[in-house]
Amino acid sequence: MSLLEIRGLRVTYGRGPSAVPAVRGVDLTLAAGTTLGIAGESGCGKSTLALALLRLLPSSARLAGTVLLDGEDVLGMRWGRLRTVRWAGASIVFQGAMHSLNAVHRIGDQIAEPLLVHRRETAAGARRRAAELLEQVGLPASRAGAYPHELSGGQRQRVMIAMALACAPRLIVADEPTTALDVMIQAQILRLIERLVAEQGIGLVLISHDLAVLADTCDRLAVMYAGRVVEEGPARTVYDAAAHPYGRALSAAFPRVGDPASRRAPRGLPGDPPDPAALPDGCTFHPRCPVALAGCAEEDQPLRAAGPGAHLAACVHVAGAPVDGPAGGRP
Ligand SMILES: Nc1ncnc2c1ncn2[C@@H]1O[C@H](COP(=O)(O)OP(=O)(O)OP(=O)(O)O)[C@@H](O)[C@H]1O
Repeated sequence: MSLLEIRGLRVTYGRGPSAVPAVRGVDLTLAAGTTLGIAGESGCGKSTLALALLRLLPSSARLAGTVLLDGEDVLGMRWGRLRTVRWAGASIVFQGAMHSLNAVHRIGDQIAEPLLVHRRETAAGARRRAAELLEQVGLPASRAGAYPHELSGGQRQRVMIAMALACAPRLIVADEPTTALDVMIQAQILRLIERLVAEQGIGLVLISHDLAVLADTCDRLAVMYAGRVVEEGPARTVYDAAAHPYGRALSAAFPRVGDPASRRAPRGLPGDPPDPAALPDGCTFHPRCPVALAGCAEEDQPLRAAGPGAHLAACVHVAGAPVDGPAGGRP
């Protein structure tokens, strides 16, 4: 059984003609101890997908489909169970830790709190565990007495990771966890997340607009466009040899290590992603697609087999057989 199975997930904000279909039928699978990256331009639905996994969306959002965490349906779960699952089963790390941490509480107390509430640890036990967690994320235990404003951005993001780890979750969802940080600290935090995932067998869903970061960090990579996954496969394959024209354009937009030409001229993608409230007919990428055919304006494509390692892409130029359901279940 997979750690996480997302099937036919749809999220729509609002109702009526102005409804925004932010996620439009996403199927993804994640095995324990592996990492899945989710990439795509701003507004393609990455954060909505992340929040939907733990049912953290605002009340204007309507959800359909299935999210199974260790076989348990998160979308149908009762509130009491959901509260426990949010800490002990899965936890989320957002960008901008300053906004997520409570400014008036010491960080040691903030890390200890879920242990008191969800694990019913004693005060002394929770303090001890908070100190251990700080050391695991590379901060001295003596920093437990500090307030968030006394830490740097990178240190605060480490505290967020310590909090996410506190109840030993099986899954961590990290939404742009390093975006607000400088490049050196970004690399340190990503290596820290990678190490913890490997050591503790945690499943990681890592969301970023930066395909290069995801290709470096993740086992598999899904590329979203206008609320759908248009390409999915082994991370390096999707980055180096994307099969979908949008995947190729996204990948070309990032400079490559060891390729000075790409550093000088990373290519942008002309045009903007479509307004989700007024999506074009057919393939939603066709108005920007350099290889669109006449039929692309009429017919959308399912994900098709694009290569080994369950590499899939939803494009008319991909000759493989259409697949339904998540790629992870396939040989
Ligand atoms: N609370 C909301 N109410 C209405 N529409 C929303 C809401 N939150 C997001 N949206 C819309 O849903 C779509 C997907 O947004 P989402 O934030 O999931 O994209 P994203 O890929 O994470 O973007 P970014 O990289 O900028 O964070 C966008 O069109 C956005 O405007």
